Amino acid sequence: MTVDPRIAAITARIVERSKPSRELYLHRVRNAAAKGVHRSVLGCGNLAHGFAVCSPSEKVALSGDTVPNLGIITSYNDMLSAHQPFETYPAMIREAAAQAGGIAQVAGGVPAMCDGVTQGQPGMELSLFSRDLIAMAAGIGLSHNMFDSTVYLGVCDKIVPGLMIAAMTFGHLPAVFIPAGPMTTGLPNDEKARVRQLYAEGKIGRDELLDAESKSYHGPGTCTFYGTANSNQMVMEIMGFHMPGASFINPGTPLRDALTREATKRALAITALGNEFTPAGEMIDERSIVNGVIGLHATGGSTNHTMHLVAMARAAGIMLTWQDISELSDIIPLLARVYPNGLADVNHFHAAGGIGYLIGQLLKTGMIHEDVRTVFGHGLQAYAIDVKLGENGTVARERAPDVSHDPKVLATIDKPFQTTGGLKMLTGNLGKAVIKISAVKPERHIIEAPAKIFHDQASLNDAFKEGKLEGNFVAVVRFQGPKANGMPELHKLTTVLGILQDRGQMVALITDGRMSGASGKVPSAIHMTPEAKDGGPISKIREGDIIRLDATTGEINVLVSDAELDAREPAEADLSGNEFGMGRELFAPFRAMTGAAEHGASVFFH
Ligand SMILES: O=C(O)[C@H](O)[C@@H](O)[C@H](O)[C@H](O)COP(=O)(O)O
Ligand code: SF4
Repeated sequence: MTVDPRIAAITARIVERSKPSRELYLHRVRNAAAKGVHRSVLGCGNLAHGFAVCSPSEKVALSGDTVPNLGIITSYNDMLSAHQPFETYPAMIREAAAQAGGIAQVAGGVPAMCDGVTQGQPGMELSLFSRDLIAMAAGIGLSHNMFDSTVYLGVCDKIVPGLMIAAMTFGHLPAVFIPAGPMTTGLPNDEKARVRQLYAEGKIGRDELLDAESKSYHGPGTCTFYGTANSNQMVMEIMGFHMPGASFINPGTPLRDALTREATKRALAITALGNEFTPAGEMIDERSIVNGVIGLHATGGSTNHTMHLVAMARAAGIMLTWQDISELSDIIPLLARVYPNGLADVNHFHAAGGIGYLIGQLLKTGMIHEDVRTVFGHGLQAYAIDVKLGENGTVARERAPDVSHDPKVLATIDKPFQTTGGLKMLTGNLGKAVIKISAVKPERHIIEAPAKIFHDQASLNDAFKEGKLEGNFVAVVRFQGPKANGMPELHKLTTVLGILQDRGQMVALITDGRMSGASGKVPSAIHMTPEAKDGGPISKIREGDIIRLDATTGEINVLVSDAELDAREPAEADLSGNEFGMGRELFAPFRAMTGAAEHGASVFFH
């Protein structure tokens, strides 16, 4: 089935726009790849340092140019439940590499922040910038130039995007991403949210809240809501960087380990030393990136990917815009209902057929590019599968079912949950923003109400406690952009705004900050660009101005005349409190150098 002509047209537009940067990028990648086995350019001293701790046989192998060496970039730490399982992966990978006649070395580690631990805390102001720092840290590991291929161990929010930027920067090497899988299902996410609202209303105490939270987040693996971390897994699989079916297999299971071993062997099979050389920077192209966006819309994925995918694409010389993302949203149907866009979690999503079923449905009607390269070979059809444990600890795959095992979680392409995807761009006299409508009830897609201004999320929560948030209103939480304070997620607002919405108030949020991928039911125009710190129109909104947010037409406006708006002085905020404490002083260069949200809020791209 050829791809839908509307998708083909958007892809062609991206190809055209990217020509200069993509050609330059590919020239660099091909130049670097042409150098062959990279450690052969190292001097004896360099090499001796590089394999000092290896076994005698490994040293002999690495002294030559015929045995492939696999560089492991790991983001293991005990802070992220999703990354804790990686502690044991290097040993497993080394063993699998040896079985495949190769060698594996940990090239380096990268930092990983848990956005759940830092949510609502000062540390969250480092979170977005940690993505670019992760790319830099991975680059330090790979700059040893000892490697013929790479595997990346990462799952969560900023880690996979940062690792992907590194993989594209080292695009002359093959790159296989190895996930660790989701936590098993605990307290349902909607029950967790209900308990939070009871606590916020003073109806239960901290002990009961902590008990509920601990039953929700209870063990190793990724949190089970469909936030940025699980959106990352879907995006990397649909772009062909995972082994087919690898995303949502629970940690500590025989199948999980079989997939890790298989990924290791595959990474060693696609080096320049073999006959399936698959350098990452050439493996993906504009079709792969468009497929990542399509997956985001079809599943109601995280709003953070309106920045991460833009930055990831740029690292490969591909220029993706919010307009592209928004127009694809108008074409791609919503096929999944996973929290916050439904009650199911990713374990239920996987059990219903998962990514393999989703890809099969999209391929059936040309709603995704099939003709792409992946770490597994050519063509996305190979990913329309169901994965199981095979004989002797191998991986077995069979064609994905043509019917969902749970129609309440995964719909068919001809009867989707919504005919359009989850992420829209909003434009108007306030600038550009994005909104995720897949979790917002249709009767709340248009909100026109007076503005209530806040310069941080704590003051909104205080206003709630003081009973000042009555009636219909649009909360404007500004000075939360990348230059102001690192563009934190304002997910703590979800509980309070959710309570007011449940009481029947028409409420919405506008911010130059971010929301969590787990945020959802309150209409929120986020990533507003230009940000308040840059004097953007959001800084000119005054208390009581009428704001109109219309997600059906894609418009966001403050209802004052252009002359009035132009004449207004931008508000200012005291950001001195955001410059120190919890490491924020170390990120002043990032705040000074970052690009705008619509370009990925990155220090690398403007
Ligand atoms: O973008 C995301 O998906 C979030 O950053 C997510 O990774 C974060 O951990 C949530 O904030 C946790 O959800 P709670 O804060 O509701 O536990
Ligand atoms: S999904 Fe979020 S809260 Fe859960 S481990 Fe990852 S970063 Fe932490």
